[in-house]
Amino acid sequence: MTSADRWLLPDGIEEVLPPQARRIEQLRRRLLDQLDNSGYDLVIPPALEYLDSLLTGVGKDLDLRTFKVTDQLSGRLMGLSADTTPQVARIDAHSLAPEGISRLSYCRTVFHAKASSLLASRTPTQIGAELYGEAGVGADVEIISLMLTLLESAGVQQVHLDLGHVGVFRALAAKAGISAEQQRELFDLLKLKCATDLEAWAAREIQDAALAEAFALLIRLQGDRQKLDAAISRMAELVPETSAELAHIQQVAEQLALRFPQTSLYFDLTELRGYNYHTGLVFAAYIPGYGDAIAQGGRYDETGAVFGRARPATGFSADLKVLARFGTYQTEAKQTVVAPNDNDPALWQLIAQLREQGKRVVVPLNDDAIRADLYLKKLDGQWQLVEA
Ligand SMILES: N[C@@H](Cc1c[nH]c[nH+]1)C(=O)O
Repeated sequence: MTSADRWLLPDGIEEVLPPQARRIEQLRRRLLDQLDNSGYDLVIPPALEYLDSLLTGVGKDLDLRTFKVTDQLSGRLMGLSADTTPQVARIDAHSLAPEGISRLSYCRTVFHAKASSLLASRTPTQIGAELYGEAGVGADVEIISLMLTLLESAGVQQVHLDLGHVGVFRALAAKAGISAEQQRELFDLLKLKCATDLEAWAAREIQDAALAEAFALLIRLQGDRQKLDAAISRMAELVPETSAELAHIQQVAEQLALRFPQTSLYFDLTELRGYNYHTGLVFAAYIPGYGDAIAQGGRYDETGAVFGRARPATGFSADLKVLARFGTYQTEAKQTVVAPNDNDPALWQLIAQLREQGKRVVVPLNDDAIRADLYLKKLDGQWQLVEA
């Protein structure tokens, strides 16, 4: 290793320097306050756990994304948390196990053995909220509203919200009785969003004409929600098992449109989210100039079951560092007070007081080139603040 190599950081792992680190920290405080003010209690799940507990019921994607290490104490395999949501589901189901509804929030670093995209960090600072115990439209509207409010608070503009529903895909798959292998193929085709390939797949793999049409129609169910009424009615007609899901997504969209008239709302029934734990309504917020979702989430009603308590669940997450990069929120400006290097206790008391009040007070050392906005000076026997 040359001395230059010693400074090399692994791909997708970055250090955050001033002033960006301060910006991120200020945003973290602001958003956590918002979550607290909205009734969400902060939890801090462990960064490292036994792999079995970490990956129970979460599917392959998260397994591939998890860094694994051996615990020298027990010899067991442990994993670094790659997503806080399943851990919070366990906290709700097992550690807290409350009656009725619970609202929980979090903000901490997660670790990705494999980045979620070319753009993404492998150590995102995941901030989010999860709501348990309510299956109705109201819970989805609350969580998405909270997500949009947080984006607004971070100064993220021109947000475009995509709404999807994993239940529609699941209803079609169940009715057609397709194999896990076929589901995977279909998942990949839907991700590519190529209509002709999907139609060819449906014609080849699905015997029933109505179901084949329904599969092919999935890809047309993306775009401006007002223009999709006809396609949605057709889907419900072809496969009546999807009508409750389609009505759910429409009701959520109607309420959000009233609350957030400035946010563009789209439907995208091909959006099935990366992690396999989602079971119902899913959503993602996008902005111009960033190819990934800036915040995303959805319903995952079955995750708690593996911890002994199935609960309706919905939530969202975002990477705080990405929000800080794209948000135009203002950070609080601070004046720097320069104090002399003097051991007078009255001076030290005043310095402590000023710092307590939130002022930045620096006592320069020999070669310091600190730029002062104010000085602490002794005038008429009293320490006083004077303009630089
Ligand atoms: N944790 C999920 C989003 C989510 C939160 N709650 C439910 N889904 C993600 O990072 O994609």
